[in-house]
Amino acid sequence: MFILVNLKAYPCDPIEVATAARDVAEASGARIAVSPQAADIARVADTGVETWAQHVSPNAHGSHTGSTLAEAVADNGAEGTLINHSENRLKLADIDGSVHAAERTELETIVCANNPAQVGAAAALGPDAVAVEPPELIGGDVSVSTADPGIVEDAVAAAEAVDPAVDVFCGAGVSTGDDVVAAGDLGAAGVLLASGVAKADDPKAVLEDLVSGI
Ligand SMILES: O=C(CO)COP(=O)(O)O
Repeated sequence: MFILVNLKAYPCDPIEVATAARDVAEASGARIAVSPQAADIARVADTGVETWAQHVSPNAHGSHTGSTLAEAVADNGAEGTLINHSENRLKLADIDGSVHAAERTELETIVCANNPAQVGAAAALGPDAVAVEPPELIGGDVSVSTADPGIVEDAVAAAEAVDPAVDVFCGAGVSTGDDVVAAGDLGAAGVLLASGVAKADDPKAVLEDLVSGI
């Protein structure tokens, strides 16, 4: 199971989380990545933790003020990128463009979706993975794998029907090792989570629990 910690725009210390994630990944052998604000990518990557962008623009170099270029995040140490997160929704053509921009720079891609139908559509765009995150469960205390296990199973089936090579992740409310195990039992290849780590008093202790059942 791959554990991707999305720091969103939470007021946590990205270096504290990155250092903890690096150490827990090294000690456990689990794959853990941290996805900070774009401005923090270089210093997070410098810790040695696997680093992901939260978004890349569909653009290449040119007159595109405010863009976050795939080239820029890759040059600053990112190895992958989220695309179309529930809190940063894109038009279909822009999701396609962002996936191509990421491929151009050899960034791994996870396209986020609200439900299994969107998962199928996202899988058709050829990312490395898709993630189902029910918006109503994001930021809550109950894991998607407990609150709505059917949506994870349906997302896995939807992606499989379109392209069996596309992995499926799930996210929303994930905060414990039991949540990670439950997600894996439903067919997920990994989890996306945010508040469980970013808002924790002791992010390292949460990360140690998250990998405990892998
Ligand atoms: O949106 C998410 C990860 O990208 C999930 O957020 P929470 O873990 O805070 O529910």
